[in-house]
Amino acid sequence: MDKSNRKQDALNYHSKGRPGKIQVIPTKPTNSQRDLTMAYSPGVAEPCLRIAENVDDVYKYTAKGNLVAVISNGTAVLGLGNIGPEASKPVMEGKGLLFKIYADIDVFDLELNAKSVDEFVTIVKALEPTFGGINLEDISAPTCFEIERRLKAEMKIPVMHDDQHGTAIISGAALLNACEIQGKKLDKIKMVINGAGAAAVSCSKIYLSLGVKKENLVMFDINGLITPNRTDLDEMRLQFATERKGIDTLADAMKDADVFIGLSAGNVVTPDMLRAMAKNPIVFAMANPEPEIAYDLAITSRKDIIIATGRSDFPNQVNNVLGFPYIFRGALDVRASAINEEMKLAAVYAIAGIAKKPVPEAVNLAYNAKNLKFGREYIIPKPMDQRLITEVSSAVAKAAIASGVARKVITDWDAYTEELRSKVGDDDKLLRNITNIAKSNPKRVVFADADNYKILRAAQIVKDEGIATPILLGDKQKIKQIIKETELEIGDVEIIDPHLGTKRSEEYAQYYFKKRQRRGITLFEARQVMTDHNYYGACMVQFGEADALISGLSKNYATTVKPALQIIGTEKGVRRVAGMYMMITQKGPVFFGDTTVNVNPTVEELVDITVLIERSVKQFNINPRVAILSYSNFGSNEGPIPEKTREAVQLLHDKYPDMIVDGDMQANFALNASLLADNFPFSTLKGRAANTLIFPNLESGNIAYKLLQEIGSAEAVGPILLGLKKPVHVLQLDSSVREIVNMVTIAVVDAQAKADK
Ligand SMILES: NC(=O)C1=CN([C@@H]2O[C@H](COP(=O)(O)OP(=O)(O)OC[C@H]3O[C@@H](n4cnc5c(N)ncnc54)[C@H](OP(=O)(O)O)[C@@H]3O)[C@@H](O)[C@H]2O)C=CC1
Ligand SMILES: CC(=O)C(=O)O
Ligand SMILES: [Mg+2]
Repeated sequence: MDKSNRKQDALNYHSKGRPGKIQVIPTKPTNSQRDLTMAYSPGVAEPCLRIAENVDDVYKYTAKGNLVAVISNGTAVLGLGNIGPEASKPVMEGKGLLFKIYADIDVFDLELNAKSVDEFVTIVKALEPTFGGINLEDISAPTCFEIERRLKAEMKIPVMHDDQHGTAIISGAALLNACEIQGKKLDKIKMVINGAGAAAVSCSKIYLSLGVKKENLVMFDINGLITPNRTDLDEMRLQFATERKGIDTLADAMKDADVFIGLSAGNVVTPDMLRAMAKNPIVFAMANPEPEIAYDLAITSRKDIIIATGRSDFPNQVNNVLGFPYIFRGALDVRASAINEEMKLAAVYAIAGIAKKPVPEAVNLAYNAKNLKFGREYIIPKPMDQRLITEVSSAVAKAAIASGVARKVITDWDAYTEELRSKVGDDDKLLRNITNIAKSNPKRVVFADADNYKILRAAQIVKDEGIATPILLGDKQKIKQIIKETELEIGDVEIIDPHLGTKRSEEYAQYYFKKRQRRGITLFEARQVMTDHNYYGACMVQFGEADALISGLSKNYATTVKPALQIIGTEKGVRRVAGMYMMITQKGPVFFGDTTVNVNPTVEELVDITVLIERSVKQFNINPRVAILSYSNFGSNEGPIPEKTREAVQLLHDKYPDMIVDGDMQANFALNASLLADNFPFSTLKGRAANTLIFPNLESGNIAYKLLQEIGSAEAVGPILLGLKKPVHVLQLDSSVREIVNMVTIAVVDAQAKADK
């Protein structure tokens, strides 16, 4: 993708809708006057008094125990320098987002107008009652050292400067593994460190703890070698001062060195320097966004190298996101008073250990990799590896207990592991997983209405991301004009204009004529019909020229579905198609059907719809738990709708005994497991909430999903058209680019499933 589009995308991402990336969501009911009496005055006085009597009860009655402050003064923001506290806020919000999605930790980001140590320390210390932990971020050296030292000494909650210790922990783990692969011993390796700032000093300290000898380590800053005679350096850096004969420059130091650690600036290392290193060298070029030497350049410089960078677009990403969510998770869960050396080393070994174990298929899928295996290109785990939370947080918590800083003890580690796993349940990652499934086997997707900016933008995104190969239907000139005017970089892509006729038009027309000649269609009309994009696109899919069709942005639903039904037809045994929405809610995904096609289904049609939807949910690797909805619960009301749904459930139980399905049922019982279990313990949903809701008719389904989308803040992915022999998916009028990308992704997964049949 071109840079200007990427930049604009990033700006849009932050500004669209509610500006920024985070919000505060109440965790208790707030619906009634009674709720509010408890949430605030007078009810709130009770927990206040309990905490006043016993201050530790603050963990029992408030969010403190799961709340981390991400605090910066904006003096060293990523590699962007001293850009000020306001400009650091997107990074701090981003960090909050990562804490949440990777470890379910809540974050308040605090950007302080405080440059001096005293001012900064005074403010942060005063925040202790609010937070369970303090993550210092992007504070320049050497101030960061003194700030952290004082806060650690003066506060009773864990304080960690992530740029120092997060980087140290991750690169320490990577170093252990890289040495193992390269056959090097830590106490023998000669190491060159470029950079002498927050990250470099802290990394060097952890390397010494791991066995590296101080006498084998040389460090440089922007002014050259750190030597004892330098008068411009503080104590933190001077502890790494060396005097070595024959070493003045970085190039001198690199000769015969085993390991290079870059925490300085981009492109300061040359291929010649790498070639001068010892056999099987290890190079961690961690400066952001440009590493000390580009990944590609490094691997072409010599074959025996292990190279890691801070970037996500190359193998071996050394990134502190592998650490901070899980380190704080473990520390909070045992109410640790600090994050000490024992806990950091436990994290190092846990992270290093994960990389040596077989890689779960979900991780291969997430990175579009076939077979990730411990070796030169996989020395540390990938950020999306869910084993990080279970293994790193447990290791940190155990180390906190063993080293005496825990104020709460965990005894049942299996239960704790299960609890950790539940914090990153698969559900909220559904869209990401579906995208990964799509990327594992991209398909050719034809877009019926391509002379439209949103379609073209979506086509570019799915192409860039490796989800699909787009084929565009429309006026070539117009499409090219839009691409030019909007500076899209869509590259080589097939554009077909059905109006002009193509070498397939006649064949498609003949096919259509054959199918419809006894339904009043003449050959002349069939030829006319083939200038319509939806008909032409459906024929492309039918004839295998494309794997899926995306249509419908500008036409109504029925007009768009008709060509697909006439040309492609329904799957064997399927009498009617149906429409489903995947609703991404704060409680996880819930599938809704039928929301788009069948106005008033009969009992048999309701059964068909349920079967189609249940099968489709399985395609997304989710076990469907289906509720057939009504305004009645298990016979509590009479009337055509409860009776219809009851009959459908009976038929489903008889014909599909393995299907988890129940009803008739009201929506709140379907979605609330304890409500259902307390009142209807016999339900075949067996104590779990439904994740698939079948509506008795189109109006209830359609109204429900639109309400949820509008006032329930759920993201609606769909409508996913079910029951066709080949994949055709219809966009809602005026879909957004994101919605189109989601539909294409679903279409690709659908095409994969249909190809496997
Ligand atoms: N991959 C990761 O996970 C992380 C990467 N980093 C990266 O590490 C780098 C340093 O970050 P941080 O320690 O927080 O920042 P600091 O500002 O604290 O330190 C930067 C250090 O690099 C030195 N330096 C700058 N340019 C050069 C150069 N050309 N040659 C040698 N030394 C140089 C500076 O020297 P002087 O003191 O003389 O100015 C200083 O010692 C950044 O690029 C950052 O993006 C940081 C944290 C995590
Ligand atoms: C990764 C990180 O924390 C930094 O570059 O500052
Ligand atoms: Mg940082």
